[in-house]
Amino acid sequence: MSTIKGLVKSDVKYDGSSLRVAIVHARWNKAIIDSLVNGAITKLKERGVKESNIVVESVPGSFELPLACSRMIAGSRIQTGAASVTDLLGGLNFNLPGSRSGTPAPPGAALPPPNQPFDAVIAIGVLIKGATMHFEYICESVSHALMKIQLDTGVPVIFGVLTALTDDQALERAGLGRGSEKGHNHGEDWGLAAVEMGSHTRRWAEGRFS
Ligand SMILES: Nc1c(NC[C@H](O)[C@H](O)[C@H](O)CO)[nH]c(=O)[nH]c1=O
Ligand SMILES: CC(=O)[C@@H](O)COP(=O)(O)O
Repeated sequence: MSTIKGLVKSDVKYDGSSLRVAIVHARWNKAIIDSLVNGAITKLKERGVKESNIVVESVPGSFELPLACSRMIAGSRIQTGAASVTDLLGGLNFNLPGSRSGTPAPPGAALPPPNQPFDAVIAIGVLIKGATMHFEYICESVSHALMKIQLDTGVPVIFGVLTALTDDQALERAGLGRGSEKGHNHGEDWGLAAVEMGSHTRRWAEGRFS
């Protein structure tokens, strides 16, 4: 009997060419992480997201993912309104960038090109159950925190955290299964979800609905 489970892919091939996407990944269980990240990047590019608009950052473990997502979303917004350092500081000049030698930055010293806010963030981690309750506490806190960040900021945070009870469960969900069944790389699904949700939230923000 065929399974009723699984994601039904959208018929719409969402265009990612104008989107800016961040991938934040933990470094625990690196071989699995690397496969998931590569899967996500492959699909982002397949949907037209420019390589220059794909930002990848890493943190020690999954427990650090929520803070990283929160601060990167905030940081991606900070320069969109300021034309220069002094503008950012309301006209005050505290000898900022360009004055490492102590010379004041020229009035109106330009910031690096304004950031485009992230249209979506993919949070990737691999949690594998151990002998203690550490697994449960991290899974619970991280999942709730990532959901809160996306609802608070309005920026889609794609839940790319594997919560595996065994090594093989994690390997198969990265397309690295050790048996005959290699499994499916869920990172690909997360890349596609990031483009879809980034496209949706942009459109909805403009009051446009399908
Ligand atoms: N056991 C796993 C961890 N543990 C580390 C925590 O995520 C965190 O980095 C540490 O407690 C310091 O705050 N992280 C994973 O991503 N995967 C694991 O299986
Ligand atoms: C996900 C975890 O925190 C887990 O891998 C840690 O293993 P243990 O519970 O044996 O310390």
